[in-house]
Amino acid sequence: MTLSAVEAAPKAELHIHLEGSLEPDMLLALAARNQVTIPYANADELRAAYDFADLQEFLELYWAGQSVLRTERDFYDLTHAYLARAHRDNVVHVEAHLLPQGHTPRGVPFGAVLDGALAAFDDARHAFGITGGIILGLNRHESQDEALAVLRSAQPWRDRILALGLEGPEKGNPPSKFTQVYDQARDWGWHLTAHAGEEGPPDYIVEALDVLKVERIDHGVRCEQSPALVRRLAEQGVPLTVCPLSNVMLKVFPALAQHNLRRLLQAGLCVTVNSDDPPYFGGYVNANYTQSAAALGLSAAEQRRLVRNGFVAAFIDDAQRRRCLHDLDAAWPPP
Ligand code: HPA
Ligand SMILES: [Zn+2]
Repeated sequence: MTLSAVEAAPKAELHIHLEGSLEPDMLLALAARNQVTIPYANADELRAAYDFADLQEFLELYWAGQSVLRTERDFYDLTHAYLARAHRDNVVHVEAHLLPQGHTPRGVPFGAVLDGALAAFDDARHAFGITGGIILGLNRHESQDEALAVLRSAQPWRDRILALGLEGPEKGNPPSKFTQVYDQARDWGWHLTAHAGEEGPPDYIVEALDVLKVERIDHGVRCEQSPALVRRLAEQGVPLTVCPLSNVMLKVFPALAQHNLRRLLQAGLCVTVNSDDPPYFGGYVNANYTQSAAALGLSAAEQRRLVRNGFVAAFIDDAQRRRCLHDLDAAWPPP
């Protein structure tokens, strides 16, 4: 099968939750390996449950699924499987969310989560040439004190973590709840991002920018409810890590054909395309590109712009950005 230009192009993935890359087959295998009981007999039963009314319904199933992850080896295997799969989509740079608060309350050591994932990143760099790292995620429905405790636990890995992120149920949990945590991470030299404007209002995007001082916004699609905010995001070049298939599965948009990806791109925003939680939402990064392109009638130039934006938005230094953009030019020359 010949690949389309967008499928063949080198790409960055900036919004993927490692726990959300857990495929049904691996979930069942880990349940057996760790003797964790789950209420599904086989992968088909699990897949049949992937039908969500909203973010909250998804999160409940997603959190239940994570209960099979227990050991450093599990986190290695999970991360390795995702990176190998991303490599098949010609992803060359990955910035992946990882959520210790999803695991440490079950007695999983903080180090097992981090060391397992980091070792898989080290191996993927050698095996596939994939660069990137970990975005330490925080659960936004938990308290700032709990988030500060996560940061204290992360101190020994401080130099190996790329960025701080914020995820979980958005409504009622505004970014400003985490001001101190973000101040601390900024002092450590971490990059900063936060989920905002997925289900929550445009004000949450403004807070993430003005109070947490994030460099980019995860999702952010609800910015469209505020024309002033759309203009600001365009003028300031704030990237959005958009996840089209996720947005349809979680009913942020009724269908891909109604997604605002193309309008935001035409408004001059630095929109990027990502997969969020691929087995739950029905596709890895290439599927997000090709299905969006088909549903929205994206031109080749628009698709290329989205790919290019991934490298513009990545938390990489200027030399690496130049190399990535050069490699993209070579693989897919500008029109
Ligand atoms: O799309 C999401 N939103 C919030 N939290 C999440 N955790 C995994 N995916 C998501
Ligand atoms: Zn997400």
